[in-house]
Amino acid sequence: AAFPKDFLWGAATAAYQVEGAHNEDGKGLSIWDVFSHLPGTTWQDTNGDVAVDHYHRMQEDVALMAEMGLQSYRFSISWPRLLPNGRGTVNEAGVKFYSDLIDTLLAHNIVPMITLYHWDLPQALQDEGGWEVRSTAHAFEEYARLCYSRYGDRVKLWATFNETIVFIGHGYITGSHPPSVRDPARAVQACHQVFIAHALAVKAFREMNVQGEIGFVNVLQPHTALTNSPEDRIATEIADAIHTHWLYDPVLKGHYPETLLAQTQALWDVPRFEPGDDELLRNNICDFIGLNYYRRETVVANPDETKTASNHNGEPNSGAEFGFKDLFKFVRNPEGVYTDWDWEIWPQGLTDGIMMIKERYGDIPMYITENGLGAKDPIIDGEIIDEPRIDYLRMHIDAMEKAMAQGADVRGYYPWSFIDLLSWLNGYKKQYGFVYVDHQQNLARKRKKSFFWYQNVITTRGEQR
Ligand SMILES: C[C@@]1(C(=O)O)OC[C@H]2O[C@@H](O)[C@H](O)[C@@H](O)[C@H]2O1
Repeated sequence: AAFPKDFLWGAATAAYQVEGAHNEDGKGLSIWDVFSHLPGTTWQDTNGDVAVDHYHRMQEDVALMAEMGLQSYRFSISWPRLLPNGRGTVNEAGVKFYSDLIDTLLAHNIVPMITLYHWDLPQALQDEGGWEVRSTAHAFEEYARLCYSRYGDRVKLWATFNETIVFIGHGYITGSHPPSVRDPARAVQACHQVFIAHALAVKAFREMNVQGEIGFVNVLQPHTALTNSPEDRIATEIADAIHTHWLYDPVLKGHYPETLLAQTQALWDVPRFEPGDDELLRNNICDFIGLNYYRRETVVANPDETKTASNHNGEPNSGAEFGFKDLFKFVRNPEGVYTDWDWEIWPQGLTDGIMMIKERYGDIPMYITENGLGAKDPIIDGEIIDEPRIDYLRMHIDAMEKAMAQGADVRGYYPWSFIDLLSWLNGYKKQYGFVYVDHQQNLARKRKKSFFWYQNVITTRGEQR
């Protein structure tokens, strides 16, 4: 059946992964500009210096979005492009890039959805302590206020952070993302500062009376116990508490899950609250939640050492999860079908995940802000025949429709990604886009088979898929 008339058929990207121009027109360096140049941090030493050069090809790319019939485009703003030092002096050339992008989108009737933070913290703020210090949360509020003042007249959909579990989890637990710390206690405190930064930005949004909605984007990751044993079922509950409740409760309920909070404070004396933090969290609930769904994880008890996943061909698995010794770890599901990067293809998990969020948080408006297949796409006679991606997306549109039929208020769908782009640790080999980028032909764009398939899905409002 067709989706509601006002349902938004979109696609997503992120600044560091598409823009390039990493030090052009006054832009400051982000922690990823610095980290990706350290030897051995990324697959084949790839980095975002050029990425797919969206900064210089924005008009061409938006014309392709319009040709596809995109109704909405989710992108992130590079904080150091606007505030090279993280706060203070504004780089007007940077402000203009996004203003032109927004005007071009609106001229093509494409609704912009902005993500303020998609992992690219200004290096200047990292040098002061990054997410571990409160001053970064205050700098984030200043950055958010700048964006609201410059773009709030034209942009109605805003999200503060993308996938905190990933940039905090890999930044402070596995160490595979910057700042390469391996200390769960510091991770919990940094995560708390991010929640405070979010609350300050929501408060500012309301005070400045920005016309629109503001939300938060999290990984949506339902968990299945491998066996019915008490150990595996308890491990699965712990995985839900850490991966879901800890990340969602503060922004949808306005407080941490009590039991886990008591445990982390008893164990590590974190998160440490400052006076007023409770009220900040309680009084700044999201208007919507953004859900990034790729896979479910199958859980077992984890009495032995934690294993940081890398995929079967030994490549770093940038989305790979981490276990916690004595608590839980993720394993392959014997019945599972997996991608080349060992992510289970399990569309039912999208239906189950949406209903899990509705069950725990009530009737919160939702956007599927990411969903896609990371793969090495087949090229046949010069055409990119990415049938596996079409199958993956079709099954997940079906799964989303099932959840909507059960009463979930899903308002839009943003496949990751509009265009092949830099995958943080996996370079350019792991493709997600509707549009191919030819790295042997000066980054020339080429429409994949899925480009035309999705164009028809949008034209028929999901009727044909
Ligand atoms: C780790 C990985 C991947 O490369 O597969 O997961 C899926 C997708 O999630 C997004 O939030 C990241 O910005 C994007 O780069 C992708 O990152």
